[in-house]
Amino acid sequence: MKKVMIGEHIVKSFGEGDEKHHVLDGVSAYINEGEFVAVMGPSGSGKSTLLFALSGTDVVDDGKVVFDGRDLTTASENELADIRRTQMGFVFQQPTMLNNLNILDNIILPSLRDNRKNVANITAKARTLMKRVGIAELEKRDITQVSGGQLQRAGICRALMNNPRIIFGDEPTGALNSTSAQEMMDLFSEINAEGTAVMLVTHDANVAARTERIMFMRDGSIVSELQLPKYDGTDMEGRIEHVTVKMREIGI
Ligand SMILES: Nc1ncnc2c1ncn2[C@@H]1O[C@H](COP(=O)(O)OP(=O)(O)OP(=O)(O)O)[C@@H](O)[C@H]1O
Repeated sequence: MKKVMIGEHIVKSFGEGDEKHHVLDGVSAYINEGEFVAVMGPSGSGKSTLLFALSGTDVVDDGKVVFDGRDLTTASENELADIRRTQMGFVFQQPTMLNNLNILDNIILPSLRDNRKNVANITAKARTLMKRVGIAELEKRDITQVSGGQLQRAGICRALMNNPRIIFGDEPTGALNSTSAQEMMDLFSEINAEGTAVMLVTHDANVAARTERIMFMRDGSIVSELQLPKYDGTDMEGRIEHVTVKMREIGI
């Protein structure tokens, strides 16, 4: 199977001298084309740092990060920014949206940077996505006038605007109630079923159980993996049980 993302022996530390903290300790990880993966592990084990390293958001100290055949560790800042903006999508626990723009404008803003002349098409695409995720009627609302779940859906729309090869989510359901979280996971499953690879960092067994491969981290290393069949809407209880057994096994 073709790998869209490969990290080889990634080393990342923060701080200097006695204060130096090795967070990623030579981690190797990959994501197949169209794969749905999760990263779990105790707080501070390096999950988010791995996500930022693989997505070229953070510079690594050592190792290689190859996206679609391109080594991101040798790319210029501009190239990296281009790749992130045009081929990757990001969804965080708290969407980073601008207060002075309405929901629609927040969704289209990053795409306008690439193509200012195409406002009509970009807006039409955003509206199609908003309709799809059930927030079509909220386009004029301020970001403070919608619920957390609705704002996350807007974040998904923004992440999908450029038809990314891969979506990275850092605790994307972490601030949502269980119904909104489930709806969000339905969306990720749909997006993945259309061929987009998805990598989610999560503490939640219900979220991880939706994916097909879970990497478990501890102290800056991947210590174990769990493979699950692609989610087809059935046996959620069995999947969650597999995940929780594994979590217990490695002491999360
Ligand atoms: N920018 C930074 N500067 C200094 N230390 C950092 C920085 N980012 C992360 N760290 C440290 O690196 C370690 C790993 O952080 P990371 O956020 O990757 O862990 P995590 O597994 O995602 O944790 P959590 O589940 O709590 O979000 C932590 O000890 C954290 O304090």
